[in-house]
Formats: sequence, C-alpha cells, structure tokens
Amino acid sequence: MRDVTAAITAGGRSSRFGSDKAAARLEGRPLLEHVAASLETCPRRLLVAPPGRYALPGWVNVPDTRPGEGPLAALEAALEAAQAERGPGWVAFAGVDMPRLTPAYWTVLGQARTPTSRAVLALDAGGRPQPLAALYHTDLLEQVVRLLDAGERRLRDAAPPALTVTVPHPLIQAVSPHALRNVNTPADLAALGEQ
Ligand SMILES: Nc1nc2c(ncn2[C@@H]2O[C@H](COP(=O)(O)OP(=O)(O)OP(=O)(O)O)[C@@H](O)[C@H]2O)c(=O)[nH]1
Ligand SMILES: [Mg+2]
Repeated sequence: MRDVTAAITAGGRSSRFGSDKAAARLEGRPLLEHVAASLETCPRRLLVAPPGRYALPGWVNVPDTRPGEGPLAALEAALEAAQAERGPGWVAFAGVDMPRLTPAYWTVLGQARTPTSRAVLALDAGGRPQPLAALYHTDLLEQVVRLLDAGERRLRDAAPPALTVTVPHPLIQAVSPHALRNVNTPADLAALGEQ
C-alpha cells in the first residue's frame, strides 16, 4: 500500500462501549494499535482524533474539522489532510474499533481499484457495503464537503454508486476472515478474544 495514505478515525464517544474503546485491550494491545498495524506499510499515516488524546509513533494527528460530527466529518478531515500533503490520491480509511483488519485485507481492496473508481468497499456476509475500512480517493472531497454542509452525516453516502467498486465477501473471507468485525460493546470485544 505504498501509494495510499492511511487514516484511522478515533474521535468517537464510545458511548456503547462505556470507556474509550481505542484504548481497550485485545491480546495485550490497544485496539488502536491493532488497526494501526494493518496499515504500517503506508508511507503517510494520519490519526483523526482530538489533539493530544493518543500518541501513536509514526502517525500524524489530524484534528477533526467538525469535532463530534461523526465518521463522515472525519473522512472530510482525512481527505483534506491527505490532499494537502501529497496531492490527489487514495486514502485507506479505518475505524479504530476494527482490530482484525490485516495488511492482506487492504491489499485486496487496493487491487480492486479501477481507473475510474473513486471508492472501494468490502461487502459483508449479508452483501452490505462496509464504509469503514474502505478506500476513498481525494477526488471525493468536494462532494463530502457538500454532503456535510447539507446536514448529511451518514458515512455510506460518501461513496457514489457510479464511482464505487465493491469487493465480494468470499474474497475478503479468504484473506482476512474477521476483518469486518467491529467492537461497539464490551461483549463484542469479549467475543473477538474468544476466536
Ligand atoms: N474523528 C472522529 N471519529 C469519529 C467520530 N465519531 C465516530 N468516530 C469514529 O468512527 C468509528 C466508528 O464509530 P462508532 O462505532 O459509532 O464509535 P463511537 O461513536 O465512538 O461509539 P458510540 O458512541 O457507541 O456510537 C470509530 O473509530 C470512532 O472513533 C468523530 O466525530 N470524529
Ligand atoms: Mg457513533
């Protein structure tokens, strides 16, 4: 993933988890570190979170442009920072609560890109596109800004269907079977630890 900027979004409230889930431990390591490990080969790595909340060596803190407005606003901050630093290009956008993401997962998404696509999303077992843990091109920035200005907050609207490639679930399953597991509650974390 040398041509992709990594961005982890970690500015959520963890209200269902009950404490900061980025710092919750799985196999002795914070969830944030598990996610970061999946993207370590990206030359530029951004952490979209309140300034000073986390220290993650090798990752640059990018503050939210619209703090507390959710992951679509965090994607805006990530695309903006990526474009300002490296010009037009792809961003691997990940939630802090997906500790089973792997380098192989991101490679499969990267290989699914086409010359005209501007978003790549994995399909889950039920065939639903997963907007967290997806690739977005900085060309989408203008439209993300427009959506936010219009009051939209759903991350799934960031990927226009005509510009989006989806990756079939069996392909994901083959390389990274638990990649899409998402920790929202302490029970989710416990279940992951039992696998
Ligand atoms: N930077 C940033 N990240 C966010 C924001 N809201 C949510 N996120 C992140 O988006 C990802 C998925 O969000 P949720 O699962 O809803 O996390 P959450 O908001 O912390 O948890 P709940 O309060 O239980 O909904 C997590 O990585 C969150 O940290 C935000 O306003 N800014
Ligand atoms: Mg939330």
